[in-house]
Amino acid sequence: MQIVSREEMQAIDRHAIESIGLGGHLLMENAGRGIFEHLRSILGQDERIGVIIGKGNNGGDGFVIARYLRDHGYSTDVWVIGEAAAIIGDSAYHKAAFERSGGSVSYATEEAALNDFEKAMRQWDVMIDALLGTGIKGAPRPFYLRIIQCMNKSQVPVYSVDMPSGVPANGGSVSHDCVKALRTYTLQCPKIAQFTFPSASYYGEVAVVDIGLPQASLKAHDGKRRLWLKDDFQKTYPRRSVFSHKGSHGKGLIVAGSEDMPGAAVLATRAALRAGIGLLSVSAPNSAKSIIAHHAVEAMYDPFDYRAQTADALPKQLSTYDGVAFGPGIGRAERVEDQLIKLLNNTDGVLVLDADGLFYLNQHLDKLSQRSSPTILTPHPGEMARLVGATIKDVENNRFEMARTFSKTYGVYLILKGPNTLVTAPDGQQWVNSTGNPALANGGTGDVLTGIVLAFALQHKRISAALCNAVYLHGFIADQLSQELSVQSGIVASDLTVALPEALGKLLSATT
Ligand SMILES: NC(=O)C1=CN([C@@H]2O[C@H](COP(=O)(O)OP(=O)(O)OC[C@H]3O[C@@H](n4cnc5c(N)ncnc54)[C@H](O)[C@@H]3O)[C@@H](O)[C@H]2O)[C@@H](O)CC1
Ligand SMILES: Nc1ncnc2c1ncn2[C@@H]1O[C@H](COP(=O)(O)OP(=O)(O)O)[C@@H](O)[C@H]1O
Ligand SMILES: [K+]
Repeated sequence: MQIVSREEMQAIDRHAIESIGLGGHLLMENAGRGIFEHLRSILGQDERIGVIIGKGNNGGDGFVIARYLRDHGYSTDVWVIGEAAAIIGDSAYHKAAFERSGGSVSYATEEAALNDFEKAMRQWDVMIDALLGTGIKGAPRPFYLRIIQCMNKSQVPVYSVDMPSGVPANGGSVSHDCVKALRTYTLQCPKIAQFTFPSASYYGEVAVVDIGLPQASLKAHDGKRRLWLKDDFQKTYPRRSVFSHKGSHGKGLIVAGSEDMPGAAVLATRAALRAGIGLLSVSAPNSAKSIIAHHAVEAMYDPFDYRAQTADALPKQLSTYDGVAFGPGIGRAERVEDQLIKLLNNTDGVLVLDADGLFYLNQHLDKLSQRSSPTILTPHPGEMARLVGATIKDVENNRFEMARTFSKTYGVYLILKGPNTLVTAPDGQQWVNSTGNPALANGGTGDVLTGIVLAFALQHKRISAALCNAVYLHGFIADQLSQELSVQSGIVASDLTVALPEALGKLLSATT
């Protein structure tokens, strides 16, 4: 499913209208009708519904919804925020249809009308927010802002049309009030704002409503961002041949753990094994080795002298591995920088850099572009901020652009973690993950992801599919566990490794 910017959405609409020849009012009818079909399955017949309409096309969708609600016997109270004369074009077409069907409209044009508006609001059980959609420019104007504040204060559940009003479609920083929706009905394509912070926090639950925009229009303005879904996982997850052997599923090395953090190595190791890697070796200091060996008896050990202060502190035969993951729990001793340089210069296979393995990377970014085999970075927003010399807030506000620029500049695969983890390929193509929940917000879950990433990268045909599937499965395990246990806390990273095979089985057998 395509994720769009404001400009792309507008261009897609224009293409459908001008190049394909679909009327704008037809698309508006589809939008309103589609949202009504969702609403009728959740609204009680005795509920009083307020429909708040702005002067653009988002408001036009509101008129269509109001017409269907009235026709189906719902008590509906329609308020336009602005003058009647401001309703033009397709919206005026549907306003007329609503009125000719027997509906009536109230107008709130200025501060003086606020009292009447608020009085009306007190009668409502539910609100439909059709005030502003993708067309918003800057912060809502003062009177719209007052309306938004009234809506939020009222505590009445709000269902937003396309976007919670006030939220800019491209996300970014939001310093004004926006409608806090209980649910948002996104029209056809999710907008970037649904996946950046703080804009995402206004959406509530999200349902996507198909309004019949043609594939040709969507393709003509493809920003190369997609939501990765269960169906994508099922289509791309590699099935094993009956003739396969351990050598067919990748030979990997995990360089992880330290005296103080042996657990990180255990988690990454167990995750890689559970994620199906064919052969796995671990390099860790002797002090951590016995702990790792105790928890992951299947792994082998590739020893090296961890006390060495130079790049020699790595196994000699790096080229014998198809892939190396470097970083979980290794600490930040000077030696780690030497190891990083050696890995960047000398590994021929896949290289996964995570956690402390990313710490010195901002000094060696030039070496990334020189690598001929895939490099995969898995930063959380704090690590990303360090890599690009920005603040965490900048990263949160601008995830898509920042990740794309970085991946293209340095030729790397980037997994920018967090809710809705974002995977970016070196050509700039992006995928947003659709699984996971705050049960993952504990130390160690990132180490598990690193293990899965390494294992999947060595087993999938395409690296991008491997990474999307790794983050999808990682989030899916957490979703399964929190559903089974009805909690989002107390699930720890090692639980994920135990639950991995069952979750994978469910994922592959479930119909989409
Ligand atoms: N053909 C189309 O373009 C379709 C558009 N649709 C709907 O139309 C929406 C986009 O419509 P529009 O482009 O008309 O935009 P909106 O309806 O989102 O808002 C634009 C209107 O709000 C005003 N406005 C802009 N910034 C403002 C601000 N900061 N404060 C107060 N008012 C402001 C503008 O003057 C304009 O009148 C979508 O979100 C979707 O709901 C759907 O009906 C499907 C078809
Ligand atoms: N609120 C959340 N919702 C969904 N996933 C989350 C959330 N918080 C964290 N995660 C996921 O949990 C993992 C945490 O990784 P990381 O921050 O590297 O932790 P650690 O280094 O302690 O293992 C990432 O995969 C991230 O996407
Ligand atoms: K809206």
